[in-house]
Parts: sequence; C-alpha cells; structure tokens
Amino acid sequence: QDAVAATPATESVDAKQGRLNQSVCKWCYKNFSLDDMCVAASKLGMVGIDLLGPDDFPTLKKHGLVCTMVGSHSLANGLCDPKFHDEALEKMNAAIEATSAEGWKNVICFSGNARGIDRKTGMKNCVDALKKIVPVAEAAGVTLQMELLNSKVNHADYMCDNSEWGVELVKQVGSDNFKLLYDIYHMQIMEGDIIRTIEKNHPYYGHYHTAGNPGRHELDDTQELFYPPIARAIADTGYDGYFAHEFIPAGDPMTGLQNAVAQCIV
Ligand SMILES: O=C(O)C(=O)CO
Repeated sequence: QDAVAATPATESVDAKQGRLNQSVCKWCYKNFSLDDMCVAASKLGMVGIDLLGPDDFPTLKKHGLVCTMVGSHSLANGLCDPKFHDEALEKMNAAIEATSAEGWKNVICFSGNARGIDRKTGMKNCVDALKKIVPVAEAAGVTLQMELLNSKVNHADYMCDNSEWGVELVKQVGSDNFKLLYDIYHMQIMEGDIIRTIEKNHPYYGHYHTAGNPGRHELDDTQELFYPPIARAIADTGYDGYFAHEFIPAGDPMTGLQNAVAQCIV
C-alpha cells in the first residue's frame, strides 16, 4: 500500500508506535469541541494538542494530554517592533507561568510584521526583548519558540520568514530556552530543501508543524511534500520534542488526521 494512501478506518493507528511525539493544532478543527479533539488525539496515540491557553488546560488534563505549545501574543504584533514589546512580554510572561505550573514545556512567540523596520534592526529588537524574558523561561524550565512563517502566501510582511534569519537570532539570544518552531508547510513555501535544512539546523529547531503544500490541507497525494521521509529525518536527529499537525482539512477531518498520524509513525 502506498504510504500516503488512506489507512482503512478499521486499521488502528497508534502514534506511540513511532519515535515522534505527535500532536495536533485545535484551531484547524473549528467544528469539533476540545473534548472531541482530545478523544480523537488520544485514540490516535498523540501526546497532546498545540496552541491552546490556560482555559483549555483542565480539559486536556482530564484526557491525560498536554498542551504541546501554549499560545501567547499576537502573530503580527511581535518582537521585531519595540512598540509591541510591553504587550508581548506581558503575555509571554503569563504564558510561561501557566505552562510551568503544569510542568509543560513550550510557549510560542512571533517576530511580528516588519512595518518598514529592516531585518537587521528587527533582529536587534527581537534580541532586546528576548534577553529580558529568556531568564524567566530558563527559571521556569520553559522554551520560548519563535515560529517561522511564510510571508509569500499567508503572512505578508512577517519578519521571521526564513531559517537563516531565525538561526542567527537563536545564536544571538544564546539560550537553550529560545528556539525556532520550524513549520514544514511555511518553510516549503519560502525555502524548500526541507530534509537537508532540518539535518543542518535541527539544534535550533525546538518544535515542528506539518501541512500539505500548496493548499495547507491533508498530507495526501494532491500535494508536493512526502512526509514519511521528512518525519524519519526529524526522528533521526534524535529529536524528542513535539511534532504537531497543522493542516486545514479539506475532506473528512478525522480520516485526514488519522492518515497524517499514520504517515509520521517512523
Ligand atoms: O497561523 C499560522 O499560519 C500558523 O502557522 C500558526 O501556527
């Protein structure tokens, strides 16, 4: 059977059989309650759900799941622009506290949009903000993760839109508690060369997101990324963080999720 072909609904899929700790983003399943998503994630052997906040934590815990990436500040109003520093840092602080209280690991952050700020100045602004908050994250045992997003299709003007800029930022911040969220869909759009890039930069990547490209839908054979070897390459780096699916289902949502999980059991 082809690796991307649909797994028969009768066949059970258990992510725990593979090396990657799989997770899923709730925002892609707007018609499902969090309770229903937790049931589905547990059934597929996933360890948790991405991009939620403290109000959602009791539901996750009821199902024995973790929040694999906790939300914080706005994506467009981020750390490259000093006018958003106070608001972003306040939200990151609160997210770090809530995450650490559960013994969980990750809080997301964003460069935000450039709004005319050049990349060198934007990096300095990000470093200034991160140097203030990274000690808080270190003390809490939490990793802040800046997401790499495409600025071509979905997030025009977003500054942290390529690995080279992101990796340089991680080097300048210089803490194990600040890494990049490497979104495979977004980076396929911006730079491609996915497996080689992961092999080269994996120490700087602390979290992964998936989706098919083009379209940001299922990891099926209508799109160009072949996920089994990508997942294998990530596992082969010795990665022990989380690997979260973040595609918007075009077909039956739970069939698509089951197929995605099955392909990434490596
Ligand atoms: O909003 C997006 O495009 C994201 O990938 C957030 O994780």
